[in-house]
Amino acid sequence: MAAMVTIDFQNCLVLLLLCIFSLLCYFLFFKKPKNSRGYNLPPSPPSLPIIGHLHLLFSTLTHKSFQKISSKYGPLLHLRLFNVRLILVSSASVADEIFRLHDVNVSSRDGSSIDESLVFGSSGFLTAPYGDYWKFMKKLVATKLLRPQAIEQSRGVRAEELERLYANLLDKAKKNESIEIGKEAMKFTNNTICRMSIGRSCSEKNGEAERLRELVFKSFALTKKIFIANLLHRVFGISVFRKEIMGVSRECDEFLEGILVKHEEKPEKDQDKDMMDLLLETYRDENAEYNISRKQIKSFLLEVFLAGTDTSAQTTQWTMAEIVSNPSILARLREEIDSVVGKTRMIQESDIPNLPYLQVVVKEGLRMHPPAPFLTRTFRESCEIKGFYVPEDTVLFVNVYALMRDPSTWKDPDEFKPERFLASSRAGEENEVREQAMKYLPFGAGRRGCPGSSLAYIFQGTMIGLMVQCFDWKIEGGKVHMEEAVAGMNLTMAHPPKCTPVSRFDPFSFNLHKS
Ligand code: HEM
Repeated sequence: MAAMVTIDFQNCLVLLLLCIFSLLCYFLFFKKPKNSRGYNLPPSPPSLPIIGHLHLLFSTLTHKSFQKISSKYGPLLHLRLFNVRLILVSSASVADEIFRLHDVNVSSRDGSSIDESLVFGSSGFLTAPYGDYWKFMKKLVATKLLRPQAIEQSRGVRAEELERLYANLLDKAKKNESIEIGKEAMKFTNNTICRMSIGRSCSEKNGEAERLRELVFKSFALTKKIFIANLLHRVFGISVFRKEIMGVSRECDEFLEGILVKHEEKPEKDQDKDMMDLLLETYRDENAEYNISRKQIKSFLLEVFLAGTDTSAQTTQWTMAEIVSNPSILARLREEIDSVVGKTRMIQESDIPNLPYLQVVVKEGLRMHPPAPFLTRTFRESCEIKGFYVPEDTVLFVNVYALMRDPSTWKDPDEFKPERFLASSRAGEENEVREQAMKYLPFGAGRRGCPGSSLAYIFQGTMIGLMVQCFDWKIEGGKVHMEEAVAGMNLTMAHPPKCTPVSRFDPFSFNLHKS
């Protein structure tokens, strides 16, 4: 009898567990959200049971696997990751409709699974939903932090850092040593943004700048894990990688708090204010429209590094790889720089407006190799796109990589042809012009588009200009391999070329002779 009772109990337990598991599966994977029943969702390619299209997301080159399914099934697709809905967009025409008619609706990004983290947590600007905090900060960025006058004021800092980059390359040239262009470019962008944002409290001498670089790398390395953590949190309500994410968050917090305290102890006068000074002014201003917190200041500064350093460095590396692989482009670029800048001084940022070919080379580099291959947003409300129903809370992925290589809008999309941007745009209908703008989105689109694009163009124009003007480049193995890889969420080179600079012209020796 006792044995029978035990067996019954075991059976009941198994049955109960099976019921719970089935219910869980039903709610997670098969139950359709109420508001999408009977509506015409965009087409969906074949998917796997339970996980849906998750396997595509975790392929090594997600932008490529998404590009492939879009070219097969269409530029507006509906995918499923467990029970999370995702809309995948790969054409200018669909992007145009979204950003023209639904920009506010898609002006939020998905929240974080670990709110308290300084790295992509809820205190961030990048991760902030479209609401009071984001609007306040956007205004501050546009009117103070990255407005043209603020960028102009820090021109001296960038000129010094450009000279430092030149001196570094010259040193390598003299020693006949090879470098990775991306790494040298990263030193330049990191030092420059460091000086522009927290300059007077972050010194190279006591290792603070190096420590900051380290923290930025650690935060970068977390981006894919944070994405997975957010997805699992959304599907199962669980938090993964918490310990690791919070560890890096605490390190960043400690470091930036130290910088913040230094700024508070010695407030700067009107001259030489950096971003931290301006943010602290807002923090202390009792009449400010929004009371930002210390944590929001620290998150914002970290995000400026995350958004602005590696992106510019990666594109510089890709574009230089294209230039050295295309001798006719290199020759034309050099000819332009030599004739406009001359042979007595180094290129500077005020030259860029007079160097149209350099500008289009930079543009073409960004078209073919956008460091951020996806724009990721969330539809806050349900809406209709191209006649299809999109339920609220759907994730939006715009595959800008695919969009900027779409053969229906770009001629020879896989070829590096800067000249394509020199051809004067065909005069056409208003709609066509607007859609044309949507076919080039390396900096995103709409309200949430990148606020650092002008600075990014300056970084790339000056770095590439300098490397072409002052050096020839010897490539290890004689050939550049253009295979792609993804680091964090950024598109990088799988085999960054090792190249040795060979001094072509030394602007400073000329100045020395003159004086
Ligand atoms: C080649 C360089 C760069 C590229 C390709 C790039 C690209 C992007 C992209 C694609 C986005 C998302 C836009 C969207 O969702 O529509 C973005 C956002 C952002 N970028 Fe950049 N960026 C670059 C450089 C910079 C620089 C230099 C800074 C600042 C110093 C910066 C600051 C930001 C910020 C703060 C955001 C978040 C905007 C928001 O959420 O409202 N970026 N960037």
